Amino acid sequence: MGSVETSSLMRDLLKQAGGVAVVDGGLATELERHGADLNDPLWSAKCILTSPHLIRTVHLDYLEAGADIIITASYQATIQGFEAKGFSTEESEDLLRKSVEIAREARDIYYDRCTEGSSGDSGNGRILKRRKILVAASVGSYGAYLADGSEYSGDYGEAMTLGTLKDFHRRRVRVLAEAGPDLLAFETVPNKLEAQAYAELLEEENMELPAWFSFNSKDGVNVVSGDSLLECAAIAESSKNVVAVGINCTPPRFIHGLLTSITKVATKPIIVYPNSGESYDADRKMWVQNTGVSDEDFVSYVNKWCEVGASLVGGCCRTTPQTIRAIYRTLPNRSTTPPEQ
Ligand code: MET
Ligand SMILES: [Zn+2]
Repeated sequence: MGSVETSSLMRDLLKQAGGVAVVDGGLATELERHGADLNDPLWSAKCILTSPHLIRTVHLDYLEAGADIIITASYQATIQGFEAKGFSTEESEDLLRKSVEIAREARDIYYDRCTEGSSGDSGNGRILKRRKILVAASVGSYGAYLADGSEYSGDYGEAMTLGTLKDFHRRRVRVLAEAGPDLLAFETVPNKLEAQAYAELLEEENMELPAWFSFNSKDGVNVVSGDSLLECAAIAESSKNVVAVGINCTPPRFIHGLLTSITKVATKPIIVYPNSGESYDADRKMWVQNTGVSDEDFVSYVNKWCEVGASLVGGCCRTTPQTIRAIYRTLPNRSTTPPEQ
């Protein structure tokens, strides 16, 4: 697949969606809402071991809420993390692959439901509409693997190098890519060094799979480490694999400003999937309220974000299928489009 075909993946998706595609919502926090205990260094990836059926259910819930893209449970799944739990390298790689298989299975089941059930928006609010659905294999940062909240500080210490980050991610990215997702989702990227590592890795490995780079911010100006968002977005912009660049797991109140800033350097589609506006307290291992906005407030911003350039919109931590359904409904081209069968 060359770069031409790579970019057509996104172009076709956006065209089908009427200009704006819907990304799913929080996976980990939704698994917790269903009773999973994620207090573990593997976080949501623990469910790949303990409750794959639950991951599949959550993927299906998001598809039925209108998501065009589902993100796998591999955010905090790493070979190193599984090995630390006593798994062999081979078993660890199988677990990575499994995260992609679960999402692909969910998509197949969803398509079956579209065929069996009534089409379009069925009585109980489920959206059963056959459409192109993409499986994005999540790659969380090195900080996510550390499981100490450093994906929200972006501080890996002075000693961290580009080479170490590339080596950390190399095999993991390759295994995920070969498991058959439609694209790779480099999410919650906390600093410039890691963005650079991902870009070089994709290049060095001659990776043919498309990818998105999504950064997080806690001040509405820079990425969480304090590195320049413009410099980070420029790295994404110049990588030939990258088909979308944007922001995730960031409070909704910062999104408008951040998007405006990204449009200065990005010509590629812009993706945004904020969290609910609460913030994560790494010491207490819990989400705490600050100026959280309700689902309703969050969704009322969506069309404004699209006006300033977002073309893929969803939710991150603490958002639910309800949030995603509301996003789908608020997009003018979605709620009114007759079901395609
Ligand atoms: N895709 C991941 C999830 O929803 C992103 C987490 S951001 C800390 O679980
Ligand atoms: Zn998040």
